[in-house]
Amino acid sequence: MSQLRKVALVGNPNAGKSALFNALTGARQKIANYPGVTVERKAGRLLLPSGQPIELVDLPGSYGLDSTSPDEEVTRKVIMGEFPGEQAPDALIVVLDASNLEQHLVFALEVIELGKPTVVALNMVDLAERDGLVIDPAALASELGVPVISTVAVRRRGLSELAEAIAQAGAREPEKRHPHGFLPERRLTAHAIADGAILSETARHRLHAKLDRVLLHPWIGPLILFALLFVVFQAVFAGAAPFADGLDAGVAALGDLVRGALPPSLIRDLLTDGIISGVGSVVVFLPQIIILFFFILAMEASGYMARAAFLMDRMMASVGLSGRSFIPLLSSFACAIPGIMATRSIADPKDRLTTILVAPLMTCSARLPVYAVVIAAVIPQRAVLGPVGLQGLVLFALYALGVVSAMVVALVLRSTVTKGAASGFIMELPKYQMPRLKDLMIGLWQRAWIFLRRAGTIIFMVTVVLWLLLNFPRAGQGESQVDASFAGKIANGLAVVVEPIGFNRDIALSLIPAMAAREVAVSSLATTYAVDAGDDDSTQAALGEQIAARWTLPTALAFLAWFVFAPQCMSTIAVTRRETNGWKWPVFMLLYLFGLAYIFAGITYWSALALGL
Ligand SMILES: Nc1nc2c(ncn2[C@@H]2O[C@H](COP(=O)(O)OP(=O)(O)OP(=O)(O)O)[C@@H](O)[C@H]2O)c(=O)[nH]1
Ligand SMILES: [Mg+2]
Repeated sequence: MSQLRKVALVGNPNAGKSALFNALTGARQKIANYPGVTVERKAGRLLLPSGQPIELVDLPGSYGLDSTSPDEEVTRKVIMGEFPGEQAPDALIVVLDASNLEQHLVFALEVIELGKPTVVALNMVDLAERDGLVIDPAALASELGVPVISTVAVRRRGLSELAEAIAQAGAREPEKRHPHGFLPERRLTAHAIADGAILSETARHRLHAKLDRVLLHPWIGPLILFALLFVVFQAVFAGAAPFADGLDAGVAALGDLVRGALPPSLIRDLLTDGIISGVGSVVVFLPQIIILFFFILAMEASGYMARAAFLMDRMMASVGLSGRSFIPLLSSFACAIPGIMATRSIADPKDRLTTILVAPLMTCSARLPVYAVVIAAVIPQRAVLGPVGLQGLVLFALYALGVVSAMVVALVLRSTVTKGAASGFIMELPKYQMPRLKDLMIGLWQRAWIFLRRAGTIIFMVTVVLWLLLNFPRAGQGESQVDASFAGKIANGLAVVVEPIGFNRDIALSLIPAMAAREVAVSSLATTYAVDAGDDDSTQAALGEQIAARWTLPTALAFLAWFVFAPQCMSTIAVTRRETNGWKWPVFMLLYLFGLAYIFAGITYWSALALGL
């Protein structure tokens, strides 16, 4: 088999490598406006102008070939041909941020010194122009001894020229003009080259500097961050309500339609009580998910996220972590899995391990349906202060509880099992950019798709299995179907364990399937209540109404507290095993999180009872 020619994209973090990779190959790799987004190698295929295909590899950003963190290690190994099972790339594309030329040239020089066929993509020339920088690519090319192509990855500018240059890079003999140097020399050279290539520069950084003075202000900054997050959670409830109600009505109508169209049978029950009630109860949270991600993606693209990391650095340092951990923890708001993967950009192994262990405490989007359904059922929808709603406030409090717990646990871990000094934090602050609507839409679409795919696969399957377990063996006359079923028997056994923390049998029943994914707790409850109600129309009510009628407030609050901590996600455990190379830490994670969940649910339940709620 003939191997494809291989070309790798290298450069400093946040230079736009993944954006170029996506533009050249049509892939949809995650890009975001902060350093350390890509942590793995990713390959795709690019057709050269001649029609010949090559393999293009996107790599994690790096500051030098003396790698310090696991993600930089990947870059070094791939470039040097030491990556297991992979031959060295035939050519390299060094991606430079034109608006940050001098700094990015330092690593570029080190890569060019390797003497491989190399092309430089002078990316983000639009940002450079915006800042009043005019750069001469020809001067840069003659200084570096390799072709330099100006590009704007996100507007697909310069792509065909770049492809042409890649096609020719392999044909030329590499020019070994640059002797091997050391870092200080490279810095001097980078300075001189940048000076020579920058034709004119006007000070238009002022607006951004002003913005940073406010947003990074020691106390105004955190206040703004806090206010912003507050708005996000209010919006999740208030903004989603009309859409969620519409979806709710749609699911109910679909159930009625099927119930009316089919004669009474087990198949009809499976469709209505199992699939439509179960999967439908999760799908209705799509609007909330979209609103949450709209804010997260806009904050990522604008460059604000990196500022938030900067702001949090001091707080993180006080618990023995660094601002470096902030981005992985923040990604965990979406899902702990990419969050844990993102820890690869943390150089210090103990810092990294601590971050992995606390990542599941950040409230992932799978918890949103669980929180939202219970809050909507038991917390009254009223304003507390002006437009501030109580429901949004409780949601915010649950997220805050997750963050505070993560900090406390990190502090405890850092002085016990992962003892060590906190490492320093250096992160470049990316340029502010206006988020582009199209990118936001694509990002939201991807998120919505992930959510719906989960509903259609894992949640669907677990729901069907649960429905079967709930319906067999069949109940006798006058006996409750749930009590008679296999699932009911298992739940009754488990109920003994969770009774002290205020959980009822239905909750016990939802906890085991929810190990597959947290949202399953919602679909399981919906299916259980639908089976329990049988064909009696008077008890066929939406899940929220069922919870409001059947649960006491202390039980509902204990359930919420449980979900702040409980490690109910198999995939997180699996990815922790992979990232820590063994079972020791995932088992530790499971035990400490279940322990905390049990204790906090219990405290919540008994305090609520004592308060007479
Ligand atoms: N204006 C402008 N923005 C760009 C350009 N190329 C990339 N970006 C933006 O710059 C940010 C960083 O892009 P990425 O492709 O994630 O950068 P990367 O080099 O892959 O970063 P790491 O994976 O962290 O190493 C994103 O917000 C992109 O939308 C460009 O040419 N012009
Ligand atoms: Mg990238």
